[in-house]
Amino acid sequence: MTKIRIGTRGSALAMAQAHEVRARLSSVHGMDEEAFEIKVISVLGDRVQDRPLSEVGGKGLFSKEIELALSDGEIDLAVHSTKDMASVLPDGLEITCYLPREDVRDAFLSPVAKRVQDLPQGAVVGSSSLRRQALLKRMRPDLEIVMFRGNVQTRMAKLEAGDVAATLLANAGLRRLGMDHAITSLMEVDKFLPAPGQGAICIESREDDVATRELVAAINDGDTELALTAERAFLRALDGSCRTPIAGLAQIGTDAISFKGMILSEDGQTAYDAADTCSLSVDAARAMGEKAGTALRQQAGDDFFQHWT
Ligand SMILES: NCc1[nH]cc(CCC(=O)O)c1CC(=O)O
Repeated sequence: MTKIRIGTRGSALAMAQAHEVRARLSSVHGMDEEAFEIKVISVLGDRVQDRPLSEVGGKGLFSKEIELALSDGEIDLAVHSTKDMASVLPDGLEITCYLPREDVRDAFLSPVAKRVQDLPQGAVVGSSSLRRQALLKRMRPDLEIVMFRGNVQTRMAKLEAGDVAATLLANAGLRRLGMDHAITSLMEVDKFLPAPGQGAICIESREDDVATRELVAAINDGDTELALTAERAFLRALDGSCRTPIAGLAQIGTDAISFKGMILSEDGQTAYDAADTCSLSVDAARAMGEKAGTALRQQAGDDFFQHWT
């Protein structure tokens, strides 16, 4: 029997995510895990370690090579952190499944302070995320932010060596790696809005591959799909500005989706935000996200975006 080929990056987090997808698929369909083959694909975002990704530029630094393999039929499905995906997918590919979302919050890790507020004046914080950098500066303009890349293990070693006083990482990734014991505290979303897509694993497949679409639809989580539809529509409406810090989160209630989106200047001193609610439908979620993104684009004006490119 030919195996179903799952494409993924080779990082520890990506591998954990691919294994989770395989476990869920084999369990829901009563298939042997042997029916799936996990293929590791090298991506540019993993090869470049010495620069912030916003400087490497381009879209899909963590997904391009995987998407090429998918389009070429070398793999049948791709597993991604939705946060790392471009807002517009290559022709012929689509997100066909979202796994139930993990916790969306950012985690604060520091050997010297319990929370961001408790860091000493002028403390050095490591982060290469424009969003985290801007939100930190907004809370604490005195902090010095330095570039901080590499896998979670490398970052923890730098933290222990005292290179920086603190760093921030997605709680979801740390939990998936079984490293949440290293977390000092969690950043509440009202003060520190997560990145669109944070905490959600998705599966991408070919539009015309009906068999794979049906296979993965069985493990789709409807609430995560609603939230991510809103967040990705928001991102798409703001597109063309990968050097603008963007945050956005949709939350599913009993009879409505609530959304909050934000764009910031790199120093965090200027920010525009939008909030809205809509009914529990994919179309309403998409329309709401798009409207919020367009509104922020108008509020901020073109100069705000051009300034950073
Ligand atoms: N850009 C790296 C990346 N992409 C997804 C996650 C975490 C897992 C997730 O959000 O699903 C991370 C690491 C981090 O931000 O700490």
